[in-house]
Amino acid sequence: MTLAVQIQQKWPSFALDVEFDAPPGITVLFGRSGSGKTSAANAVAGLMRPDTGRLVLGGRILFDTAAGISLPPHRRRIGYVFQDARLFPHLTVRQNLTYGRWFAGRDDDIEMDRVVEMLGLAALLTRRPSALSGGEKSRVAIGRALLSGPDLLIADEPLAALDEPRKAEILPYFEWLRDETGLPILYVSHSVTEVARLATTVVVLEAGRVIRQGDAAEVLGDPTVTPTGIRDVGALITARLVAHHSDGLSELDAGGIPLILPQISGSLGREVRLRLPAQDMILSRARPEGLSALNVIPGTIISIRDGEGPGALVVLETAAGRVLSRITRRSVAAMGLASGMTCYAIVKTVAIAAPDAGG
Ligand SMILES: Nc1ncnc2c1ncn2[C@@H]1O[C@H](COP(=O)(O)OP(=O)(O)OP(=O)(O)O)[C@@H](O)[C@H]1O
Repeated sequence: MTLAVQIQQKWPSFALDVEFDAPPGITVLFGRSGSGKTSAANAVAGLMRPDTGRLVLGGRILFDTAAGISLPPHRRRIGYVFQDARLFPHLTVRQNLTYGRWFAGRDDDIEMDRVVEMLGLAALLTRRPSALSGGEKSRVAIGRALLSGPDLLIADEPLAALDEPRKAEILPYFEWLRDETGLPILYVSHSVTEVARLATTVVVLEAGRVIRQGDAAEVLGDPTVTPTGIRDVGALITARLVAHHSDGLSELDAGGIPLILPQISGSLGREVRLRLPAQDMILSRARPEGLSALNVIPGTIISIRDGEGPGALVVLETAAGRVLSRITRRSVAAMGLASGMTCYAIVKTVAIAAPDAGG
């Protein structure tokens, strides 16, 4: 099932004009605050009615101004997970969960037991929302949305109200939704960590327009796309977990290149997505020796892009995938870097933070 979106909306101070597809998996609407992400998500959900446009979900027309069609929100079969969970305070967790099912008038697609088990809600069913942590509320909100038997899930900054440990607790549930449910999920975020962990597809919004859309690794590896600023630039690579070492480190294989990380969970053989922040990648023209950093990735320079300030972004093609390094223009000149040159990208083990390593 795929969602096809085409929306135009003009307000006095802002115009939204977007066109994108959200296939199964997580499509992250990514952009800085005020770029139009929530407006686009609300238009899909039917919470905002755009001036013109067309929304088609798996062949079903939800909205089409030319044809005069606009389904009300409850007939669109969309589950919505809000930033602040929005559970009913007077209902127990079980009642909150079954409400989603009851409201949609269906109890077939995904059974209660499976959702309760996958989201770890069994011990919480009799509690009211006031007795839940932020992370637990989020899990209930995800469960309620799922149990409405939706054809699409929308999650609008679902982690924004949570602290870092709670975010880390919820991220794997979205990975599960992405990998196991087959639903298209429209996920609004301005966090590059969430994009790297979760996105199958990224739709980058800037000032109400889509400036880039595509596969997550492709978009994050494009040095011309920096919607949330240069500090967030970093490539996304995929590696396989090959060993857990006794000194607290894990070893991965990225296209034949060994990478050492602080211990990550999971069984050997599993695939791990890694974000390599450009600002943490050091470059060397010769293979370094006698260095404390454990990860050395050989590659070929394919482009060097000068920034507005003193920095430059160097893009390397490597066996592990595309890698970006942000260094000074002074270093580019001093090292005589140029396209086509062989180079070694070096990253400290501890620079790859746990939230950046996902399954
Ligand atoms: N009903 C409305 N009337 C007028 N302007 C609106 C309306 N709704 C949204 N806007 C404007 O549209 C722009 C985009 O807002 P939107 O909330 O979609 O952005 P966003 O990318 O989701 O931002 P954030 O991450 O801060 O939520 C903003 O400038 C906002 O003021």
